Amino acid sequence: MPSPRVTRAANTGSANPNTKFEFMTLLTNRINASEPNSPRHRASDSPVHRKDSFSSGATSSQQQPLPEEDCMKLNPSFLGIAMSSLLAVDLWLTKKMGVCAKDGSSWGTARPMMKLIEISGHGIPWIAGTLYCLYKSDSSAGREVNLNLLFALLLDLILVGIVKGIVKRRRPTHNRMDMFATFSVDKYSFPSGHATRAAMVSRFMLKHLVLAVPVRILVMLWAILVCMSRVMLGRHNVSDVAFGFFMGHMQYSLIEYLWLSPYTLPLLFRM
Ligand SMILES: CC(C)=CCC/C(C)=C/CC/C(C)=C/CC/C(C)=C/COP(=O)(O)O
Repeated sequence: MPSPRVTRAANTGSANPNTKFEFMTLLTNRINASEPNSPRHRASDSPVHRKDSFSSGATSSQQQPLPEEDCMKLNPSFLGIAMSSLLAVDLWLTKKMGVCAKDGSSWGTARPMMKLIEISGHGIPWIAGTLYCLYKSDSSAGREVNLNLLFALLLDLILVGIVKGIVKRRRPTHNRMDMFATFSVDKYSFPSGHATRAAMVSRFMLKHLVLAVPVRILVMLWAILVCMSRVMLGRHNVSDVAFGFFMGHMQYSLIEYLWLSPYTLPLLFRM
């Protein structure tokens, strides 16, 4: 490799012509000797490249572009850099926000409260509650809404389980695995099942239940709290929760699309 001083001199054109010639000779020898069949070698053989590199003599070194392959090797792709940066921010934020991850953490005293919020977004109370409401509902509209909510909750369990099983992202290292009633895939963290459920159920309730404005606000606050508690308890990375929230919204749209109507329900029960 030429020294940086020689390279700079060659680029600025301020060194004597011999120095520039030596730099180009070194570069050319290295290309020719190392990878005779490489694209770089072939590029240097092409008439266009030869014209740029050599025929214009020592003065052409100022305009000489770097071979494209060198740029590719030295600089990772823009997408690669963007993804690594996002991941770094994600991990940094996750660590910073995990203030209830342990009893001795800065907000450790709020941990029992966060665990209550965690249970409020768990699958078991939601499925049990919906089954109870379905059993108790005495109108066809009530039965329809409850049955679709049950369908949504079960679909959520299946879809989250599939994505967790595919992605297999480990939970943050500062998480204590002391969660109530988990499946085997729940050792994985992407996406957050609580976040998908909170987003989906809150949208469902806002759309299908007649609620007073303060209750609607409470429902939204609950969904946000459930999502935040996942990161604060150290259960999830920020990106797991953000994607989970998005996925929950998509799941709700899917449920709206697949909505089980009073016309399809009798068919289901007859099967
Ligand atoms: C309640 C009744 C009558 C039936 C229950 C049906 C059943 C087996 C439901 C499973 C519920 C369950 C264990 C859900 C997992 C919830 C959980 C721990 C998700 C992980 O959330 P995350 O945010 O940490 O990804």
